[in-house]
Amino acid sequence: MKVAVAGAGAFGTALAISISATGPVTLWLRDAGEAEKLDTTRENARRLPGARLPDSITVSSDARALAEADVLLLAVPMQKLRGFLQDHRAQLAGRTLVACCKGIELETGQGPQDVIADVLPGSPLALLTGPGFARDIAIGLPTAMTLACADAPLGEVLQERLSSVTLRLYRSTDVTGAALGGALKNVVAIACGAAIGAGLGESARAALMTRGNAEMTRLAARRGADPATLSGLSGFGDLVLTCTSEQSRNYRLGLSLGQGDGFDPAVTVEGAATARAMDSAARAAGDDMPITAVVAALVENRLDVPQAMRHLLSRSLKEE
Ligand SMILES: NC(=O)c1ccc[n+]([C@@H]2O[C@H](COP(=O)([O-])OP(=O)(O)OC[C@H]3O[C@@H](n4cnc5c(N)ncnc54)[C@H](O)[C@@H]3O)[C@@H](O)[C@H]2O)c1
Ligand SMILES: O=P(O)(O)OC[C@H](O)CO
Repeated sequence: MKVAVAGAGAFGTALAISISATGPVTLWLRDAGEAEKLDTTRENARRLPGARLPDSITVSSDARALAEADVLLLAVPMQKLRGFLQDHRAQLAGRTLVACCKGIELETGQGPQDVIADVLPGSPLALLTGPGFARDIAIGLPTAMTLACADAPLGEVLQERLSSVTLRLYRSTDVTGAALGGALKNVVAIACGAAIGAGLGESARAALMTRGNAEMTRLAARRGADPATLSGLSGFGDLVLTCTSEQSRNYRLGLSLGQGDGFDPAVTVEGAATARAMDSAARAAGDDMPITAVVAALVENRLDVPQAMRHLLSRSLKEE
């Protein structure tokens, strides 16, 4: 089975390194100059400095490399996924597509699995999600993530090929639940970072994580997911990691909001657009998503952190 990773950011590079331990893999990036540099130096100095690319990784910017793969891992940011699929529709047709991005498309409110189905209907697809920082995966620290695929036999094949001795993949057929867990944990991480950054304390963070988890589970169940998925790696697991580590870009954006500092707009922070997309969708559907609503307001500068927290605390008292 020929495997390629599309997108040589932090995660795509880390996945290629991990998968190359058990077989050859192609790492595809769109920029020919960057590809040549990566191939020569064998290091992604910009996105993943210090991690060496093993010889079993072929670096390419040739679109034919996409067409030659049986399985393609899509490691581009969520808001870029549709454009990537549209640009390479011909090469991607018939491939098994594994979305590795976490988020909701701002324009449509769709998750990665829906965007793939929209652009390339009928493509076999899966989702790779769950708690795992690119650097940890690249340097071979023990990591467990979720491979979600509605087609159970295909899920088993992908689980087997993409796992390694240090990256342990668990299988699920609940693609909706896995996608929503991965998308929404980033929103809660922004809220947690904001609380810590503003000096509101660890108790506030614990409250946000727990009520965030309730919000994620409620929404996912309403969309047909199994609530148990949200208690697994792709939900609770990733929520814990992202809400407690300064390695997380979503958490760091929250910290800077709480501290009143600026944040580099070039950094990939999926939770910002996802909060806005989910807030609109929740309002339209009449879903109650208070944490998502305040994060959307924070990233749009409609509220500051003290106002956001006052808003959450002044809601009517309820049963847990
Ligand atoms: N970094 C992590 O630890 C990590 C872990 C798990 C999941 N993810 C998810 O992986 C996705 C990508 O994150 P990342 O950390 O690799 O981001 P990144 O910012 O490091 O890299 C994104 C890469 O995508 C490329 N790209 C953007 N648009 C493209 C296009 N149209 N065609 C081809 N390439 C394009 C960029 O050039 C860049 O190299 C996100 O959804 C993120 O949530 C990241
Ligand atoms: O850096 P973040 O916030 O995008 O988080 C990376 C991964 O999603 C953690 O599982």
